[in-house]
Parts: sequence; structure tokens; C-alpha cells
Amino acid sequence: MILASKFIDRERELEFLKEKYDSGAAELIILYGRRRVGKTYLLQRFLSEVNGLYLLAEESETILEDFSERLADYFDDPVLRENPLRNWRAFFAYLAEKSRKRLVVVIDEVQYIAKAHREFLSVLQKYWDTSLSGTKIMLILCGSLVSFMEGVLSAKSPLYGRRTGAWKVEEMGFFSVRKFHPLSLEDAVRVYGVFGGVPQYWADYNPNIDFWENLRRLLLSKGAKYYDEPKYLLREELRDVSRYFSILRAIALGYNRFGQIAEGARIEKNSLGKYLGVLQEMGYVREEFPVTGGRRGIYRISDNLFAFWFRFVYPRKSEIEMGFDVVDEIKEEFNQYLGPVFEEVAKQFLIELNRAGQLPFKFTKIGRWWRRGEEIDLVALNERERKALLVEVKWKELSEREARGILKDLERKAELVGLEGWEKSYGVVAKGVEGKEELKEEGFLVWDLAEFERLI
Ligand SMILES: Nc1ncnc2c1ncn2[C@@H]1O[C@H](COP(=O)(O)OP(=O)(O)OP(=O)(O)O)[C@@H](O)[C@H]1O
Repeated sequence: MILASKFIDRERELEFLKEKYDSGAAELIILYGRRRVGKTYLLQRFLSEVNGLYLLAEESETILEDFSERLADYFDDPVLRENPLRNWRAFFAYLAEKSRKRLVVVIDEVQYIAKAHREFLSVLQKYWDTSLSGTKIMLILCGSLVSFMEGVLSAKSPLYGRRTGAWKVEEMGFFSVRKFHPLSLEDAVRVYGVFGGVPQYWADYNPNIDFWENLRRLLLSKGAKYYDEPKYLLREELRDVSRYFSILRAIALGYNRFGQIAEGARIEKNSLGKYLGVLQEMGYVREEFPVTGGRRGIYRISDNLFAFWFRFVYPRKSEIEMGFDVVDEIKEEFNQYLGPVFEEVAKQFLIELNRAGQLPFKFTKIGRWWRRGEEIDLVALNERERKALLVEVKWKELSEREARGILKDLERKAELVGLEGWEKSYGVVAKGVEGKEELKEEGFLVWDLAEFERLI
């Protein structure tokens, strides 16, 4: 694979890999994460720095023959070329033999091997214990089936206790994916709302054409590359997706509490927990609690593409199939959809400011707060210093009057949070805020998109 010149972020991941490399000792690393999140790209980048062997398992009957060929090429071994490895024992024995010096071997899409060759992991375990662990190999197993990979990490797996490191590659944050294209911040928020922090989608986004035209081409027409993406991703991991579909659809429509979801998705309460657990493990759903604590959380779709798709695409599939353009219909609700998306972006923004020491105090916790119909978009706390920052987030241009109204209401709501005796600061984040400077002079914190721009 040829690396495009632009490589964005992933510093912590690269550092993790390099540290393991520098140990010089045998390392068995598990690297995993959602499809299209950039695992292969990261590993290719790492390999371009340290040199090593990249083996991609394909869904084929001839994985071992293919790997033999790759090994024969890499080590320029004519004997191996003539006599391909016959089983996984021979494969690991060969790697052990070659690992007297530091040798990095990446096996990508490892789930395909484990599916076709059930003995793969236990043979690896045996060879790890008897020989590989005493060599200088750095073996990286990479996979995109999150449920499978978490199984590999679990106590029941043959590799339990052997692995020397594991890393789940997560989506990128807004301020990272933003670097893909020179978009206005407003457009970047819209793209983030649809594609989240998944690099592959951003790489496919064309900044030279209009946002909605991009969606038509990538998502909103039959046969488009991501037209059926969530269905495809779920089907890869799960046998029967229908119940998961109902649950995701219910959450996307705004049924967030456990009981509401059961009702909306028409699923018995006593089996809903299991399904939600699986969706959480795969990273498509998360449970959120008020920042000040609470036993009962609300559920949200944590993958923006899923949130967008289940809200806007799935219910319009028959229109799209018939070739209708659904953009105008989606436009009507899209701004409202972006509300929570912008809250998430604002949260990441505050985290960046916090890291840079640009807030009145360092917070150690941030999240939403709600109780009995009242809610505050972002509450950042330092419990030891008893300091709190309370922030409302609005995806719109605010007049000074509106901003004042919001801040006043925030002061009222702050009384309900239970922060008596705490030092409190109040703030607002919006697309734009009229009278920003006056409000700041009065001690409020005010950020708009122009301030975001300064951070980047
Ligand atoms: N750090 C990055 N910087 C710039 N572009 C990236 C980065 N990571 C990923 N990409 C883009 O996203 C694409 C998909 O990444 P990659 O193939 O590594 O994903 P993956 O997690 O291996 O996916 P899959 O599991 O579906 O194979 C890359 O081809 C590249 O265009």
C-alpha cells in the first residue's frame, strides 16, 4: 500500500508502538478498532519507520500459501518459495527462526484467519510459550471485528496472559479530522455531524463540491459507497441484525431511556440489556450519566454516521431506492440534529482549552447535567478545588439579548446542581455571539466559531 503524504495525528498510537519496538524484547500486541478508523494506515506508517513485514489476511482458503509467498519474498528464500508452509506450526516456527534479530510482523484482519483456521490462536499460544517469547519478534495482531478482538483479549482466550500490549484505535476528535480539508468551521461541524471522526469517510469527502452534493454521492443515493454502511458493519459482526436495527432506530429518534427504548423498539425489557450491551461493546451506543453522578443513564448513539443514517437515511430508503432526492427533507431537520453534535464539539474544545491552561481553573471532569426536566449542556468540575464551569451550547447566531437570557437562566439552573459554596463560572458557546466583548468584560466566558479557529 502506498501512503498518501498526509498523515494526521495518531501521535499517541505511534509512540505506543515505538516504545514497544524499542524494548527489544518479544512483544505480542493486539491492535483493533472499528472498520475504517485508520488501523492499517497507522501500521503502514509505523512500518515505514521501523521496517517490517505486513501480512494481510483475506477471506480466502489460501491464507497460509499467501503468507508463505510473502515471507519467501521478504526473506528472499527460494526454498520456502518452492515449499510453502503447510500449517501454522510451521509458520510460527519459521518466524521464530527469523526473529533472532528484531523482526516486526503485522498480521492484519486477523479475524479472517481465526474464522477459517480455528486452531490459529491456540497454535500461536503454544509457540509463544515454547519459543517466540524468547525471541526478538514484535508481532502485531490487528483486526476490525471489535467483538472478536475483545474476545481475543478476554480471560477465555488462548492469548490471555501472553499479550504484552493492546490498543483500541478510536475515532479521531473533531479538531483532528478537521485537518483533512480546508473547510469553514461551520461546514466542518456539518461533516463531523454525518461522518464523525472516522478518517476514511473524511478522506472520501470532496471539499471542492457542496456539502449536500457530497452526501448525495456518498450516502444518499442507491449504490453510493456508504448507502448501506451501518447495515454492512453490523452484519459483519452479528448474525441477526433486526433487533439491533430497531434499537438504533429508536435511539436515533430520541428514545433515550431504557424503558423508552424498549417501548420504541418493541423489545422486552429483560432482553434489551443484552442487546444494548453488545452495541456498547462495539462502540455504536454509549450510556451517559449526569456529571454529578446518578444511577440511571441515558443512551445515545456514539457513532455519528449511525446516528445520521438511522435518523435520516433508513426511514427514507424506499424513496431513495426509487431515485428520489431526499436532501430537501433532511435539510429541514438537520440543524436540529446538529445541536447535540455541536455540544460534543464544544466539549472537545473545552478539553483542548483545559489542556492548554486557558480556563479559569483546570477541570478534572466534564459532562452533561440533567435532573427532572432541567439540563445543562456542559458542566466542568474540579471537585478538590470546588470550582465549576457551566456552559450552554447553541448551534446558532445569538443576539446579545439571547446570550444574556441564556446566561441568566444558566445561573438559575446552577442552583439546582448542588454546588453550594463552589466558585462558579458561566459560559456560552455558539456559532456567533453578538456583544461578545461586553459579556466577557462582565466576567462571562463566551466562545464562538472564530475562537475555535484561533485554537487550530
Ligand atoms: N492518520 C491518518 N491520516 C490521514 N488519513 C488517514 C489516517 N488514518 C486513516 N486515514 C484514511 O482513512 C483510510 C482508511 O484507513 P485504514 O484503511 O487504515 O482503516 P482500517 O481501520 O484499517 O479499516 P478496515 O478495518 O476497514 O480495513 C485510509 O486509506 C486513509 O485515506
